[in-house]
Amino acid sequence: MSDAGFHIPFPKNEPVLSYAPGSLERAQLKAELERQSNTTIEIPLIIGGKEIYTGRTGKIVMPHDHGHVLATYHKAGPEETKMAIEAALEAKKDWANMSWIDKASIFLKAAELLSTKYRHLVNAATMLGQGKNVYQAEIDAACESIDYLRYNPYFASLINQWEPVSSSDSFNRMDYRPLEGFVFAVSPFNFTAIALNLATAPALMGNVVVWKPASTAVLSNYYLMQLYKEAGLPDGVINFVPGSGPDISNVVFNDPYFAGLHFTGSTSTFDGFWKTIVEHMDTYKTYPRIVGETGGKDFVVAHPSADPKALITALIRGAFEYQGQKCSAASRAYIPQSLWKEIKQELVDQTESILMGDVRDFRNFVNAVIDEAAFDKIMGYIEKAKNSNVAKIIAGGQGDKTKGYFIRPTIIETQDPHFVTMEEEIFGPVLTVYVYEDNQYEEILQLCNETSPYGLTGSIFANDRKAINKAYEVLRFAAGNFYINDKPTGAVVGQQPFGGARRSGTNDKAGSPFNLLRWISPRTIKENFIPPTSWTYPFLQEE
Ligand SMILES: NC(=O)c1ccc[n+]([C@@H]2O[C@H](COP(=O)([O-])OP(=O)(O)OC[C@H]3O[C@@H](n4cnc5c(N)ncnc54)[C@H](O)[C@@H]3O)[C@@H](O)[C@H]2O)c1
Ligand SMILES: N[C@@H](CCC=O)C(=O)O
Repeated sequence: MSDAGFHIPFPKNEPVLSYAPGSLERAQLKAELERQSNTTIEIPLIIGGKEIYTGRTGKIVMPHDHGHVLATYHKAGPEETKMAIEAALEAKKDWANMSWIDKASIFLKAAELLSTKYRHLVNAATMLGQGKNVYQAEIDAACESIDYLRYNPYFASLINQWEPVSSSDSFNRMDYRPLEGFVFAVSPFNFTAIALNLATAPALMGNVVVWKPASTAVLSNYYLMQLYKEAGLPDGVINFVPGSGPDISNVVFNDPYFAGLHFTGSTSTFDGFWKTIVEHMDTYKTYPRIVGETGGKDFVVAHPSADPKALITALIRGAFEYQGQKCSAASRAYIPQSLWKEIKQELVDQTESILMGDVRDFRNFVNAVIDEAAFDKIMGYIEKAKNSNVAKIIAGGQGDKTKGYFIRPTIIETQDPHFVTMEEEIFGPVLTVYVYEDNQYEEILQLCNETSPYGLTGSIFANDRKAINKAYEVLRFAAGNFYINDKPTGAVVGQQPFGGARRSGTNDKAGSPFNLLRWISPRTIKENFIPPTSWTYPFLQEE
């Protein structure tokens, strides 16, 4: 049922708490960090509301102290995945027919619970399990999650209000049906909020979900399941199945009721999914919706008129916040010679002064990268720069995985605009700078546009309006989120709908009505008040 006419007011973004010394929230969060650090919990699958312990387990450790186990989680296999699909389809019988206002109310309640009772629990789990500092956890696990939970019901109300034209003899209306089947949500490790949105956005639109979280994010993601339950989400609407990706996806992609994929993660994983779905197309009852937000190689282009201090700050925050593990992270910068002379030393000095360490010490701006595979991959790129004669490391470059997966924020200066670290996604604290002649600004914009296969985020720094407009024009398809005099990270729900095209995904803009539209399959209903009783046309009659 559409329940058109009911309106949800435009929400406000959740305020970001400061955690300043002496604040209540700081004391409460510190206590929660202490509590979680001194407990090891066991995390089951949650299928149809039931906790399932398979006995096949994995461990959640602290990235900054990988000997410290925070939780043991149970893994789903093919059998449990089938159970999750069955539980979802069973739950769908009621959920799909429930008024959208009731569904919205559940998620709005979840927003309030996350803003209050669950805030420190989910923030602390994100800090300890995913290696975020307090600010990075707060803007993600608390604020962005709450914003999704408040804005999506508002966007759903906009969609549900739209009705077609009716006339005096017929009544036309829309039935905003969910997809026929279930949605498979597959989430990345790096944003608790993204994991939340991938499962809840389709659910809000009446769908049921089989959700596979990333193994390294299972701790915070499990607490989200508790949040949904307390908010009143019926059992089986979202089913939580951590485990080995292929074990789960092989069952899902072979199921006739697979109706949609809501994915965020790497381009290569998404490519593999898309190909498998195409191979199984004959199996499905309906064409599945495929929504995927993937990798990036995000740029900062500076014009000679740029503000030097603002540029340095944007490079440091854009490249090194959360250890560069954001799809939006600044990872290649094009800087004019004149400006480079002015900022280079300051950029290096500020980068070297960054404190790194345990997330529980709030002075640390950077922490550890997520796991050993990430550490090795990132250090591999740093090694390539060390061994190159067209690239030089000017800051950082050191890594140590003895206790935690620590990599110093690293800046590479290269003379080759196609050096490997200018083109490939590294997903770590590594920024590569290419310095250009001041009079080559337009050529550099072209080079930037053509250098990488991705099209996610990018920034232009300039005070000259013509230079800004030129970048706006040349880089039109280079970024789905384009920033003027700002870092390329930190999109806020309701303010900068997020996503990119090219090899960065389907650009369905998380946190917007565009995304929600992918999770409905509308039915148009015409009711004729006075049906005709003769099939002839007037012109068939004789003069
Ligand atoms: N564009 C965006 O909005 C956005 C946002 C966040 C992260 N990302 C991207 O995500 C990547 C980092 O996240 P990640 O390391 O978690 O990505 P990933 O692709 O390794 O994993 C993403 C999810 O897919 C699962 N997975 C991987 N292979 C699978 C398989 N064969 N079958 C089933 N599931 C499988 C993983 O377990 C995880 O849950 C980066 O490339 C980053 O740019 C993009
Ligand atoms: N939405 C986040 C990026 C998410 C990807 O990892 C940002 O805008 O920085």
